[in-house]
Amino acid sequence: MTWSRFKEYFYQNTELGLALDISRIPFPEDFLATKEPAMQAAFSAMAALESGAIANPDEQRMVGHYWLRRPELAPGAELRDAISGTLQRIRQFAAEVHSGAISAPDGQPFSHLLVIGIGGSALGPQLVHHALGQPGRDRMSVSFFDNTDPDGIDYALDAIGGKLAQTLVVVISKSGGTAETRNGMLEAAAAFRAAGLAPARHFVAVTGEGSQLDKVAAAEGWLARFPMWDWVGGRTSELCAVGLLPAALQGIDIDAMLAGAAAVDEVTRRPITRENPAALLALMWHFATEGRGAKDMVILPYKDRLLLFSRYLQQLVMESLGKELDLEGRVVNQGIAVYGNKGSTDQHAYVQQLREGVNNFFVTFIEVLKDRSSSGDGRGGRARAPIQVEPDVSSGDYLQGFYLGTRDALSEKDRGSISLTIDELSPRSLGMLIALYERAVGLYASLIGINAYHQPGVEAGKKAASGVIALQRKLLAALREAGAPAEGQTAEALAAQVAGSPELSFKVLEHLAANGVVKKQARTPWHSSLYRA
Ligand SMILES: O=P(O)(O)OC[C@H]1O[C@H](O)[C@H](O)[C@@H](O)[C@@H]1O
Repeated sequence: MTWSRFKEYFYQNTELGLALDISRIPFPEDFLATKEPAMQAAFSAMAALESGAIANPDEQRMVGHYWLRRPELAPGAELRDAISGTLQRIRQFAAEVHSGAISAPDGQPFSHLLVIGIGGSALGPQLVHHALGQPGRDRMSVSFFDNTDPDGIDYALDAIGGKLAQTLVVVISKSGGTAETRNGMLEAAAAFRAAGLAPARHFVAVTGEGSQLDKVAAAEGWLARFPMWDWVGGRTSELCAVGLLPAALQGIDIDAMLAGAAAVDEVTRRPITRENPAALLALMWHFATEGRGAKDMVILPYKDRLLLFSRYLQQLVMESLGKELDLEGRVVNQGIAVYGNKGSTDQHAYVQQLREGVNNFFVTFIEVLKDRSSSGDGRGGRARAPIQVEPDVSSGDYLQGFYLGTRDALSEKDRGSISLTIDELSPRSLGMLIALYERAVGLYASLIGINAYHQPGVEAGKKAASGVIALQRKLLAALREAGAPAEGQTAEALAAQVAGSPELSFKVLEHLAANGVVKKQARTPWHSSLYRA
């Protein structure tokens, strides 16, 4: 890549502390001009969305995550008050927990936070916790249940150990009906009861008004309930109560996060493509993937604390863009696959394939200029003096060296990359990154003509799962029937009895047997094995 191309396409905004280099995506000189009409249409669609149009036509919903950081832009006083009022309640609640005004039933301050949620109700809080936390210095330590895996739940509970009595639990679910989160809540409540503690005096809900979770929380008299609005999608919910409440409790400066997002919104709202980093990102995705997901997006932050960013973006990008139909109802099977971890760690793992293997990706490097946190960055960190690992060279210099080296090594083999640079990792810059990608995804969705704000495909797996649970109940009933043969029955015979799928019945019975719920007499061949109650 040439210096002149770099100079032509490098975007730097010193006020924001953000830079974007698109020069290593090999688009032709006329690409931006060719795409300008489509980009202008995308800006208009985004402006309509921001002013309250029904931007999610399938669900007849407004899409309002941009209002969360500038409530005055929300359509109507009611929404504006709801946003500002909730933000105020979050600050107040966190302050009262920190001061001890809201305390554990034993009078001790709450010192630990357990967050229960999944998908958009967990990934943002997990990202922020890891990116901005200061172990040992945070106002509260934090752990998560983000699945219905009993072993995972036990792992987290064991880590909490004796701190359970001082643990505050935040249960997050927009719909309030997500099975994994409901199960996590029940498992946590059981653990509290087993320790002689009343769950309601530890639990807080973040959920849609009137949801199942909301009703439980109200009926049981939980400590507090915070709203999650239908115009905020799960994957864009980090900057409402979903993300802000856990962050504030942890002691993170949520106002700086909001200010960072608002600052990027302001810059990326402007319909001048060359000066708009979200538009440039969206256009690069379009070129690199031919507007149809032909290549994968590999996210490589050279910063340990941004490890979870690729997982966060995986949901944001793939759930938003992975769609069967376009806005006209044509089958398009759109999407961009996202994966990544962190550099330079990945150089010792899969970068081998990136340089020499199948060329089916483009990389986004994320560079953080400042090596170590310091007291001025809003994280309250303690800066350690850099040491020299070689004369005039620090560990951080090596980190940058590896980033620049890998980037060159990829360019030499015609593997394209984008570089995103932030000055430092702070609440403000993390808010900026979140806002930048939210808008890039929205603009890209317009370029390819899809609805980025629904997720119809997710329901299929949920429905099928409840079918499996129903089948399990029928199988157990059949096994427990008075006339059931004492020696047991094969999976196939049981399936026929309950009119279920033999394959699913076999899988369910194997799981029940492994957990001691049913007894299994193994036989050869495997499908003649017998199961009994
Ligand atoms: O917040 P919840 O309603 O519990 O939803 C949690 C997650 O599950 C769903 O399946 C959606 O696909 C996600 O977008 C959502 O973030």
